[in-house]
Amino acid sequence: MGPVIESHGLSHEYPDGTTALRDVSLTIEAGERVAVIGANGSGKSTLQLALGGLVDASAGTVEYFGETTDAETVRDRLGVLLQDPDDYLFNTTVREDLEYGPAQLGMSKQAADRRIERLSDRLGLTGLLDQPPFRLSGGEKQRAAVASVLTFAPDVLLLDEPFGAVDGRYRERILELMTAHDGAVVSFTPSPDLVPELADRVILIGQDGSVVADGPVREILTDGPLLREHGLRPPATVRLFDGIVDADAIPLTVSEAREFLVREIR
Ligand SMILES: Nc1ncnc2c1ncn2[C@@H]1O[C@H](COP(=O)(O)OP(=O)(O)OP(=O)(O)O)[C@@H](O)[C@H]1O
Repeated sequence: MGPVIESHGLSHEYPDGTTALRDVSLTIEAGERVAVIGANGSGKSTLQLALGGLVDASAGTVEYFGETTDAETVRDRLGVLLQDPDDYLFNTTVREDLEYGPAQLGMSKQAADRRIERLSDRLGLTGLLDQPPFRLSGGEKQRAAVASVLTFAPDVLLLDEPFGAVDGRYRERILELMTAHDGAVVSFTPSPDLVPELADRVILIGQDGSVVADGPVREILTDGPLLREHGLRPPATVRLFDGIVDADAIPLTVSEAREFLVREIR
């Protein structure tokens, strides 16, 4: 299938002189699940915008599907969820916001309605579809924004902090939707705790905006000194088991930790 996104030497400086990205070269393969982690201000959102073709990086290139460097020509294949859900929700009702993507793609009304109904059901939006988006709570807005990027089944999802304001039940629903998604899923987050559930590979961005590590989830998330050096805290289970069991046996999720304890105690 080949890469869906490939960046070469991506650097970005904002007009006020702030350097947000430094020489970022990375490849995202079709269907891959990747988490981009880094401290506040490390450049994750800037990288997301540059990969999504919404910011023109000062230097470097981004190639899509091995075909083009023009994001606009593949816009219907990229699902870009920005950090602020208000950026999506601009129509009179939530339903109209969810209809927008499929309509842009020329999807039939019937197919769009089916997708919207299913996503609304999963994300608890059914009773909110006729509400004006500005009336929704923070978590409801975020769930509506997640639904809006999933309505058109993009080949690549670029999700900036998709869980921020969302409660536990809907975090699980969003994780399920992301797991079931056929295309590549790239999540950008400053908190490693959910990463083992949403990715197989981690790209760590340092505070200077460069890639400092790129590898399997276990290798990077069990490296406490590396994470701390770059302003992050290891996941709770890693903090709990670190130094007690070998690095390659440390549970990365609560369910893995539970299985481990049940095994050891019985
Ligand atoms: N429009 C802008 N103009 C100037 N500097 C900016 C702008 N947007 C972001 N920055 C700066 O660029 C750097 C990277 O910001 P960015 O938002 O990409 O970081 P981030 O890793 O997403 O942070 P967070 O985890 O807090 O969301 C920061 O130093 C930030 O202050």
